Amino acid sequence: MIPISLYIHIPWCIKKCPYCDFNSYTTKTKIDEIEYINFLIQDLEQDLHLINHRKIQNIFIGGGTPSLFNIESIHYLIQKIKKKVHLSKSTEITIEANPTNIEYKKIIEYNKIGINRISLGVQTFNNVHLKNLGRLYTEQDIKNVIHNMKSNQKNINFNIDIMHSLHNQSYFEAIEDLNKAISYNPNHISWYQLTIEPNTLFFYQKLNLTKDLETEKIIKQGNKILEKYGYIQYEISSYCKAGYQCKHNLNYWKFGDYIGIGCGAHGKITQKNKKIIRTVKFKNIHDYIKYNFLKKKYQISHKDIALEFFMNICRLKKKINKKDLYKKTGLKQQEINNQIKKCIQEGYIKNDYKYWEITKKGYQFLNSLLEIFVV
Ligand SMILES: C[S@@+](CC[C@H](N)C(=O)[O-])C[C@H]1O[C@@H](n2cnc3c(N)ncnc32)[C@H](O)[C@@H]1O
Ligand SMILES: C[S@@+](CC[C@H](N)C(=O)[O-])C[C@H]1O[C@@H](n2cnc3c(N)ncnc32)[C@H](O)[C@@H]1O
Ligand code: SF4
Repeated sequence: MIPISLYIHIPWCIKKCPYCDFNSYTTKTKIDEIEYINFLIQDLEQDLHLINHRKIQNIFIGGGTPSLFNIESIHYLIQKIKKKVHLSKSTEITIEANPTNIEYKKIIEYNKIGINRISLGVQTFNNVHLKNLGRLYTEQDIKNVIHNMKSNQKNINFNIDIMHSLHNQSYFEAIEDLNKAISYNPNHISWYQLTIEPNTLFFYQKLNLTKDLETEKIIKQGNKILEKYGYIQYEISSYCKAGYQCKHNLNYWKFGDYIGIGCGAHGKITQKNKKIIRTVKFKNIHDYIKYNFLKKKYQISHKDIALEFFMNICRLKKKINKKDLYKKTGLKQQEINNQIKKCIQEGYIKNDYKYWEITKKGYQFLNSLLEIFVV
């Protein structure tokens, strides 16, 4: 069967960052943590019939800022989940945490309650840029949190999220951020180019963003540095030491299955007959509770499946095993023969007996490649 993971969304933040379009909000009347977790469990129970007793391979607790919740609450959440689904000792359980004073003490408690991967949302180490991004901590706070975390657990498995090409950020500042992240020796670094999303404050502001050519230079140099320090790029923005890919994200890009619970979470679950079901939960907490969590459930239509498969799998820096097409989508190779031929003609894909390989040109013109699969 296709591997399945569990995504849990905790939507609250102290303050909305001006670049963020994830489902997060700062309502003053936050509902009781335990009450929300009990809803999460009911939400999970409602989805369980879709997975038909399959084992959950990994869990990702994301947000929002899940690290705002008390340790006791997160412990309660994990205990409750363990009663509902089967987890093994090797199940990767990630939590997203911000590096502030609030997390300073909590960060050393996570491994005691079964969390074995921490994803720290650093964004930048530069105090001026932290301020511009609306972040509520300084470089010193980041240092304190990471030192505390590392001195309490030697082999802690953690990720650092960094963004580059920020407003008024120079080439040197972008590279300095990356070098600082590397100096803490995390197993994983997510290095994102800042994107300006509609519906965010940044979208309406006049920003001095990095020019495309400069961004290209930053990425080229950054890739060299990351490689030098043993980080393998396995996805457009994801780099890790050997064996430390984020299992949840990797599963997602391999077009694996996942249950999504919590406000605004989405899920994808393949049924025995190869039909692929998508679920979407209500974003707003009041609707989520009032209307029984689930906003929409629909089957991916036959004509969209190839596009969705390639949209995900093409993010990975890896050859595509042709057998995965049928395994993950139920599509036979002949059904996409014409599109593959076109991709080969355009020089986007190289074809060999067992694999399809995205070429340099294919990665460079990914949108054009994907358009070929739009029907
Ligand atoms: C949904 S956020 C949650 C993590 C946590 N609340 C935080 O702020 O660190 C996950 C990651 O997405 C990245 N991200 C969010 N908005 C982005 C944007 N507009 N452009 C690029 N990356 C973004 C950030 O690096 C962030 O750490
Ligand atoms: C952008 S990724 C960052 C991962 C991080 N770089 C790492 O390596 O652990 C995580 C974010 O994606 C979003 N996300 C992931 N899976 C989701 C799902 N099934 N439903 C809704 N949001 C999801 C959440 O906002 C979450 O904070
Ligand atoms: S970036 Fe993180 S802290 Fe900022 S609003 Fe988005 S989820 Fe919340």
